[in-house]
Amino acid sequence: MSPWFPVLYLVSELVQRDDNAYVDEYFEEYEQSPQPDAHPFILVHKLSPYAILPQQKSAGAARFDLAASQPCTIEPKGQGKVSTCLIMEIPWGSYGRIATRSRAAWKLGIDVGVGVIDCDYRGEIIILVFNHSNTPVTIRQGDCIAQIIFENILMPDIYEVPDFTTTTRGKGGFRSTSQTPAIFSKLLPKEKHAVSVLVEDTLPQENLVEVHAGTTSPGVFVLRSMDTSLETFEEEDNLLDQISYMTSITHPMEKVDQLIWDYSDTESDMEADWVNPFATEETTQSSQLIATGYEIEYPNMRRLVESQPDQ
Ligand SMILES: O=c1ccn([C@H]2C[C@H](O)[C@@H](COP(=O)(O)OP(=O)(O)OP(=O)(O)O)O2)c(=O)[nH]1
Repeated sequence: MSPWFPVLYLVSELVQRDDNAYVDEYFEEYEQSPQPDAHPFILVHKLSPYAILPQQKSAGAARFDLAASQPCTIEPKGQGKVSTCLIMEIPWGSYGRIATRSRAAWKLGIDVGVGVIDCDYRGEIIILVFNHSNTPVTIRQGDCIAQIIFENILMPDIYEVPDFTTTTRGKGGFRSTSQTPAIFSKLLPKEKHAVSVLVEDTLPQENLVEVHAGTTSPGVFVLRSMDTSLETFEEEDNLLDQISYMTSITHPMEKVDQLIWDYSDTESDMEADWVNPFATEETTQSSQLIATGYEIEYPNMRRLVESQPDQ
């Protein structure tokens, strides 16, 4: 046997134990339940013996019938909440949509409203019923007055964008040419951008920023200075801290000898918090562009850039 065998075995054990440490309660429960990859399932809990499990009346039916667990009457042109006494645990990434049954709509003149059952909802499922007829509608216990359809959904990240990609169908009627920098119209929502920070002790010359931007790789933004954004991004403090940190590790202090961050004439505590790791009091250089090695997703980048004056 190889003399390394016991060592390898030990490492393997440690990794395994480490993995287990990260399994939280939810996943333990999840793994104990029926196979997640197998046929989908809905866990249903009855709050009353009068509750009736959702029933699929034929193998190909999209719907499962939902029954009232208690009798009730809906007044003409009125609305009512019909109790099902059911709680459902719907799989993550899907939801239940309660819909009207055509028979109930046609025969009784009732309609079901709202009907979105979230997968994280653990309350009783209620059927909101509207009576469009001119006579009272009596619902008996056990009447299947609605249906529920389980549907997969997207759970996307939402990004606000100033413009969209063009399509053959679209007419471009929603394009905005407001003060938005032209670069934004070319960005994809998830695109990330390298950040360069222009550190300076005075306001830059108008063309200085453009010159610097032009010499950096495409997509690199130049923040005119960090101090202006600090005022408007209170909630983004940690983002700016991260940029500051990334700047410090991208450019160790000894390699940069001519740089100033002069916040001596400002009153803001927040600005004073931002410590430029390269500042030297002896130097007379007024500004320097630093590639931070930090990437920002489009929405944050947009907000940061738009917070700069004279963009
Ligand atoms: O016809 C319905 C509609 C909703 N619900 C339950 C399930 C759903 O997950 C929850 C919340 O519904 P919704 O999001 O439509 O209500 P809301 O008024 O937006 O309240 P909330 O802020 O709690 O989401 O209420 C029903 O039982 N029946």
